[in-house]
Amino acid sequence: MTAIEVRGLTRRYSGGFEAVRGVSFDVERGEMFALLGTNGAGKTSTVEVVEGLSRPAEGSVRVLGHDPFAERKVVRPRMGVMLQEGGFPPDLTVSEAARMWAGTLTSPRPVDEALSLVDLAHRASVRVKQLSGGERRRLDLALALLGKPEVLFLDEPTTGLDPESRRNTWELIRALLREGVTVLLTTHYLEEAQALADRLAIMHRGRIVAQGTVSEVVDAYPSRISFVPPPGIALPVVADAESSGRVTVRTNELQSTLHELLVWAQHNNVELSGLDARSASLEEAFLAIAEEAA
Ligand SMILES: Nc1ncnc2c1ncn2[C@@H]1O[C@H](COP(=O)(O)OP(=O)(O)OP(=O)(O)O)[C@@H](O)[C@H]1O
Repeated sequence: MTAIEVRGLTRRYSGGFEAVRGVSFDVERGEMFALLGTNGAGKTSTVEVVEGLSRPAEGSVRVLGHDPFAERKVVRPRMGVMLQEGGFPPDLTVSEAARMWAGTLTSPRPVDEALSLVDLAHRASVRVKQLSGGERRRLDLALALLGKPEVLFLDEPTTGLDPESRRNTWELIRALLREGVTVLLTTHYLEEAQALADRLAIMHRGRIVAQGTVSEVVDAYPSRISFVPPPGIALPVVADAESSGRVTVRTNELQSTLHELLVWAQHNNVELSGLDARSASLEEAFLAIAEEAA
């Protein structure tokens, strides 16, 4: 079932500037969809309309079958929104801030449970202003989860988190997805989108310029095989050489090119030192797409 349906969405700011121009995508229930793009591409402008904070100039948005702007009262209790800056009174303790937020919700989960989910239970009596940047980010996530949302909006959820906290947050998000929560993620961490997202869209100047699963987006870009061959040997494939002696072969047929190389190396008794073969990363595809679009 479709949880979020966006059709031909256009958003204009005063003065007529079109920040979002005819954007369409669907997010199925229990799926994570990542919205990626360079600064100013229109991600936040899009997400705000999906959250029901603003009405589209053109096009339509449905969340759980409802218009999130016109039927905000119905949809809002079923959403969880993690903002870029939570902005809680800094003198409240963590548990006071969470209790205050829970007080605005219809059927919140217990505050202790929400704090445990993000590994902040041991910081419950600490003032918000005394939290580290990463802990504050986790508090923002706990607050977004307090209302047991069916649709969760995550805006840069792991900024400032150390590697272990980032992994723990990823695990938590994966567990939420398994429970059927739908997630709309905006992030500049392409590795995060690659690790978590079922599908993604890349925006540029208000339009979607690439959309699909991670592999659908990445497969259009060449894979790379690199190694250090013995000096002076003629290779059976075209390769770019670096001054270090390492060469890189770019190919759209990774498996067959690698096979050809390995068979050649075996027959000629050549060692391909430091051999590395990989598909394009989402980051490489993103950079190429942004460059093409520009
Ligand atoms: N309130 C506003 N009034 C006028 N223009 C705005 C307003 N908010 C955003 N914009 C413009 O709309 C465009 C899209 O901005 P938006 O914040 O949606 O981009 P983004 O993809 O979220 O960027 P970032 O990655 O930097 O967060 C930008 O050119 C921005 O300057």
